[in-house]
Amino acid sequence: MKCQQCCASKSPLARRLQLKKQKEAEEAEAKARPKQIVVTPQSLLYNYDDVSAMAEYILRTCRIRPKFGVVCSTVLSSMVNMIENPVDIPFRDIPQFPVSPVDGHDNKLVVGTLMGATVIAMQGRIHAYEGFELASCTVPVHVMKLCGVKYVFFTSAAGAVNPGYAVGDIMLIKDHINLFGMMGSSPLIGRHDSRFGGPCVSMVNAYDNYLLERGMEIGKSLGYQECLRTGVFACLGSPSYETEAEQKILSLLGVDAVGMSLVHEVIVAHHCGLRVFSFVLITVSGFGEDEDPAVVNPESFLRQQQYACNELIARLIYDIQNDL
Ligand SMILES: O=P(O)(O)O[C@@H]1C[C@H](O)[C@@H](CO)O1
Ligand code: HPA
Repeated sequence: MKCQQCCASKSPLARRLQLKKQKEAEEAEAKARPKQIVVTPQSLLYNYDDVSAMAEYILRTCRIRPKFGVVCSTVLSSMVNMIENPVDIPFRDIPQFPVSPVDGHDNKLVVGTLMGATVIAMQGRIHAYEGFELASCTVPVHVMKLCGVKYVFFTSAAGAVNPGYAVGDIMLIKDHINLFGMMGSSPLIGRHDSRFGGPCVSMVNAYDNYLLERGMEIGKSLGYQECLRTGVFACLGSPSYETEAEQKILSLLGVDAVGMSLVHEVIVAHHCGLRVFSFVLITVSGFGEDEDPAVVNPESFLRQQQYACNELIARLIYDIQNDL
């Protein structure tokens, strides 16, 4: 009020100059204010249209509508050799699809049929420890969804935390501890697209109970009962393997085996309504032993167990496909 009175008494030129000064002061203040850096949330890194474009490219290339998706661990990539009439689609050919920079990772999809069912398998996956965002690690799951997949099987190599486990054991996953999520990191963070799922997701039955039971029955019927386990899995973020002290903590938390992938993929798959079956092959049992986890051993025994894993996948797909 006071100001209005004093300004009213000034000439129009004085008022204009005062307004100019005020504007300059406001601009200077805005410039000096620290910028708020808005990071793109995970959920927006690949929008629905991006994922649709990837799925369309795959469907156009292979001319098959896959019902089953399989994510092959690096140590279980031989699984794709079971696929009949395979069409190979390198990740780099799919628009915006992430490509692993790690030597020895296969970086391709193989689409075809297995036991009479249509399948899409990832030979090699994208890991967070390679420097990727979790949304990049999991976008293949959304792509599978838009390709028409209903069931997805996740596999991984793992280190044993449970002292009762041995190298070569196959652990069917009944639950996980989401260490990334507990630290506030998830591919679902950010605005959700309801075509993939809601804002939050219940993890009840994420590891589909029916598939878990069928997997166990099939494993036993194939004669693998001695090496079959069901347990709790956790994914570590870093490429460094767990130390002995970390193994002890993980054991106290109730973890049976650890790897460097899978958990976030399962979350995204369950969120978008896919039925999930997951298992890991124990490649190292280092509990308290002087063992180097980076060395996968012993080779020939693991090859036998890789065959067992492939058989398990093939039989479960056959049973679901034929409603057995
Ligand atoms: O595809 P996965 O996750 O099984 O790949 C392997 C196992 C570890 O996660 C990582 C290091 O060996 O690669
Ligand atoms: N620890 C963590 N991740 C792994 C291991 C391990 O021993 N083996 C394969 N992935």
